[in-house]
Amino acid sequence: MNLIEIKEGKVSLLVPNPKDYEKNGKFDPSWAPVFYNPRMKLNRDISVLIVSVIKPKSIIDALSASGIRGLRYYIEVGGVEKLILNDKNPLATELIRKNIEKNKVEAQITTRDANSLLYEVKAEFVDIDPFGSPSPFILSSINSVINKGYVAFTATDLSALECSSKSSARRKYDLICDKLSFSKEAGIRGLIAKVIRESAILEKAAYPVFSFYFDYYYRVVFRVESGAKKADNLLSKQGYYYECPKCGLREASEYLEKKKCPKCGIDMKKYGPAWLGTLWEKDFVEKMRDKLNDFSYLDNYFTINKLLDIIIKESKYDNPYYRIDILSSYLKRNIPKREYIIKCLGSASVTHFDYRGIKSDKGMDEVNECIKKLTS
Ligand SMILES: C[S@@+](CC[C@H](N)C(=O)[O-])C[C@H]1O[C@@H](n2cnc3c(N)ncnc32)[C@H](O)[C@@H]1O
Ligand SMILES: [Zn+2]
Repeated sequence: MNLIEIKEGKVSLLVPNPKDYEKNGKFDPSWAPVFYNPRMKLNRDISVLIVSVIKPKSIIDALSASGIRGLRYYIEVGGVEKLILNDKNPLATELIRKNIEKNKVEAQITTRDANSLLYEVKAEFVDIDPFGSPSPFILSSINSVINKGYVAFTATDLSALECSSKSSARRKYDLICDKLSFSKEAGIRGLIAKVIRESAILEKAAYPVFSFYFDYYYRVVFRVESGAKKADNLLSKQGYYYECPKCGLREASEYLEKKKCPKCGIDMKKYGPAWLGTLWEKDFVEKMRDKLNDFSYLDNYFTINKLLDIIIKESKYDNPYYRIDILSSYLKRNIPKREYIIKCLGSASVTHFDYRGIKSDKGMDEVNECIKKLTS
């Protein structure tokens, strides 16, 4: 394997030379013998920030590939006493060995199936960054995290989570669903609900502390606490969203029902089981905000700053976002600017999920009134 050296954050990393694996001038990171995707840099940058808030003494990077995540946590956050970098691909662990030597990092390297490893070792922070769905690794990672420790999942299978593919939504996440106008937020809530149910099996409660959508993936971080009662409490905050495909009216309910729109009388679309609670723990996000100053060297510093700004604003609202363009089209009106709608509603904000959306604690009728007022 021909290697090239790249720099990410404060780590110098050897990765396979993309030139060697190009097909017709194109390159996909999955074509190389060891995976490294520069498009995931923002995911890793934010994860470094998150780990700096958690300050874990032990970390398992269970699907490590080049070792980049674990290396960055060790070097850029510090205070890590036990670092396990694992990948079932022996070419990956051979490369990880080179990369830890290069960066003078002390780590245990294992070439194991992540699931069997995670039933044998424990850590304060467990990172699951798979190809596609994290579902096959949820139970084992929750098992592996110590009480009050944290686990983070990446999911790139948005077609399942957003319910573009109903059958994979059902298979991977137990979802009975249709694609809703706020599918980007529904998807992350479907993933969170799945993690909460899997944790409940182990009598653990997985509290979502930070979630975001970017580019083509979700990243969700949970604090995991032991206790059957706590797990029951979280389970009771799952439910189903309903949305009318004609007027946009939405409802949420604990149960799966065949609902008709009270205005139009037609079948409503549905999505669930989904987490209906908050996506962000206020305290956690504020700590991220404070810590960000330590990471002004990151290429994505300004993007993260902006993302956190928006998330702090939208975290006041648990209701899924409204698509202003879609509601305007139902009303046969022009699309008013988001800022004007937000001002008109009084309590509302932009959302990072969709530049066409707004979040608010107001009902659809009030949003519609504002659209009408602004386009009359
Ligand atoms: C998306 S890549 C990880 C990327 C890496 N975390 C990063 O940020 O660059 C997923 C990795 O998981 C490994 N993998 C897939 N299934 C696995 C399993 N069951 N046990 C251990 N490793 C596995 C693959 O070999 C691959 O290297
Ligand atoms: Zn309707």
